[in-house]
Amino acid sequence: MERRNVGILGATGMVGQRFIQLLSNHPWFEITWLAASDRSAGKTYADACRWKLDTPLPKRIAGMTLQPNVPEGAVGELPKIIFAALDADIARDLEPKFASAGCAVISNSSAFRMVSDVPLVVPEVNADHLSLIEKQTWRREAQPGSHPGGYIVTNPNCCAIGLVLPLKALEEKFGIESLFVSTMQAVSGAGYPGVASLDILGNVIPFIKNEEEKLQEEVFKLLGAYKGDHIEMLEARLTAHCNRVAVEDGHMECVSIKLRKPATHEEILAAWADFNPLAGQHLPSAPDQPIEYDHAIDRPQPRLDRMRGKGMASTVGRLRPCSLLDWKFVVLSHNTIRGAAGAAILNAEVLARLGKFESKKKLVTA
Ligand SMILES: NC(=O)C1=CN([C@@H]2O[C@H](COP(=O)(O)OP(=O)(O)OC[C@H]3O[C@@H](n4cnc5c(N)ncnc54)[C@H](OP(=O)(O)O)[C@@H]3O)[C@@H](O)[C@H]2O)C=CC1
Ligand SMILES: N[C@@H](CC(=O)OP(=O)(O)O)C(=O)O
Repeated sequence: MERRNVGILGATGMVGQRFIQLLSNHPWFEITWLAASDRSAGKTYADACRWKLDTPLPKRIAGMTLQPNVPEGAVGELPKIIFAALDADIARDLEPKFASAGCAVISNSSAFRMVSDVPLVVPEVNADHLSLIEKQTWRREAQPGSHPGGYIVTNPNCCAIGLVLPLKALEEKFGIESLFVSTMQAVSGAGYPGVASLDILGNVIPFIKNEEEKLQEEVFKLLGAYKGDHIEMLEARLTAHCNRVAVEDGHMECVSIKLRKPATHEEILAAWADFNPLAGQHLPSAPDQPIEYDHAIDRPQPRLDRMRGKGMASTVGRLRPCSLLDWKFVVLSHNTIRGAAGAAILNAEVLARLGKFESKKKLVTA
């Protein structure tokens, strides 16, 4: 695969740091551009960022200068691939500017996830939805005369990503009628500095702004059907309770599910074990096994299981009958790797494999 230059918008935040960590030795992508807020522009990355990860800040990145966060401010060549890790309100303003400037914006934020012509993608689940980028008329019409060819691709909310992997395997085999989900979400999900230590230590906070709404709608778009110019949402019901817990990384979700067709314990485990739609594609960030089932009675656990599949697997356990719906189980996934930066990088790898970084002219006339 040809090596491509990439940029990171929101490079100093929790997700931005994960991008740097995961992209530093990436075989296909090379970081050549970094930006964050105006407060950081002009500083070296080392000066602007409070590095919070447990691997050293790469030397080359430490010395890079943060650029202005608009395409026209680029010193040197603006990369055609921009990974974006911005708060939704800021993303709503900045991401279209980069798409209009001809960049493929691979976004983490919720700003455009539910827009009808913007793909919301987990490659194992709905890579076919990526065809929506050909239909992103809003970006072509927004700024006539701007450099053509850019687009926005999004990955879902961190809880939706971990959950939708085991759900997709069940939807394919048995159909899903309704779901009850209760989350225990790590503090890194709130960015840095995030939740005050006095609020979270020894405590659980039963509220995360907009989280239940996002989980309830994104899952149905992810499991929906591509219809040429829009996604037909999956018809099912989901109710979510979202909670912040005193865990550093790793979101856990307790799930009860009603299926459309009866399924045995063995059939469900087989559906998860057989689920591997990206097998054979040799994508650098794809886990060997996207759903890892753990048979131990007390797993998964965030500290022990979040790094399975280099942080890209969804670990499932405790499958047992539910006295209210049909079955219940527990899901765990790493919120800043599979739930954010790793998810976006996997989306970019699929786009590279599909040739979607080459076909700028075709995109505009399609
Ligand atoms: N943390 C997680 O687990 C997940 C996060 N996300 C999403 O990813 C996005 C980033 O989250 P996270 O990294 O946690 O957030 P952080 O608060 O840790 O980081 C925010 C980043 O945005 C930059 N920024 C702030 N204001 C501006 C501005 N006006 N213009 C340009 N850049 C700006 C900051 O730069 P500076 O340092 O200069 O202030 C920083 O780089 C959010 O949309 C979040 O919802 C998605 C899934 C999971
Ligand atoms: N809100 C999530 C993280 C997040 O940023 O989600 P989203 O990408 O949907 O805004 C959490 O707190 O754990």
